[in-house]
Amino acid sequence: MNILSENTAFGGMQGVFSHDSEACNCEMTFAVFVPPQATERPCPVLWYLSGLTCTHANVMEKGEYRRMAAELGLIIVCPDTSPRGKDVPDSLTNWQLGQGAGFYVDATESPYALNYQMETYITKELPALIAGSFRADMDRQGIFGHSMGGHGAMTFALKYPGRYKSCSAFAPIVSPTTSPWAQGAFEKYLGTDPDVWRKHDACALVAAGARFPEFLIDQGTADGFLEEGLKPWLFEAAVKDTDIALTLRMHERYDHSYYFISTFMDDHLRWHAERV
Ligand SMILES: N[C@@H](CCC(=O)N[C@@H](CSC=O)C(=O)NCC(=O)O)C(=O)O
Repeated sequence: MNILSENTAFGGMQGVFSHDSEACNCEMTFAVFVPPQATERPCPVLWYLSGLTCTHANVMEKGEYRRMAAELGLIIVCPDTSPRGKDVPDSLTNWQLGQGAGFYVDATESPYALNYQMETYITKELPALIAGSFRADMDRQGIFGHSMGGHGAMTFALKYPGRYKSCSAFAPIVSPTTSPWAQGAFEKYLGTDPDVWRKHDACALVAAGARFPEFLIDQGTADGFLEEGLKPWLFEAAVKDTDIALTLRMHERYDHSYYFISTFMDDHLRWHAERV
């Protein structure tokens, strides 16, 4: 693991690191905030999965999580959203496919399968690296994310029972199989079998019996992507009549940006701290 930067913040450390990823067959970059409590004891780990077009840096620079994470003693891990590099397949015309748009799935289709193994990367390879490199309590993990990253967080919570103790999302893509935002990438990464797609769709996973105790979702009503790509009411319908608890908060005037995310970041960190 290479240290790209380390800066003291709120008594802890905000770092950016890179490593050769076996899963993604390329060098991957990620950010980690380590709170001051880690000098005394292992700390819970909160995974933040970013949205389309993001790297590790968007939330690190605009998410405003450090003050509260330091207060609550949370390690915050912010991975990249896809494999990167000149040899990694990309799309020059579609921002919802290729680099910056990994959708947190393991691609099976050529030419993407060689590098686009984001599910394995986030759920296996990177946790092992974090466990070995930081004072992390891996028995106390939570996961959250934004938009495409909200989809990643919710599907991982549902697919890996017992792994995460808490899950929340900002403006998540709750039904990628029916969202024009995700369909193009799903076809390129996963092929055309709808049964395969449904394994990466929070609504479809719940319909198939997957369970997670409770979700927090924040959504802005002025989000330009609300009707087209997000539709949180589909998840509300999916969990109705199940034992899954959903707190869905609609916020007047908020859009899809990091101004929205940073406004509610403290709430999400407290939500996780109470559950991990
Ligand atoms: N390029 C797009 C807008 C892309 C965008 O809004 N990306 C969001 C995530 S969208 C869902 O996954 C984001 O987080 N952007 C980074 C940021 O720092 O705001 C367009 O032109 O419409």
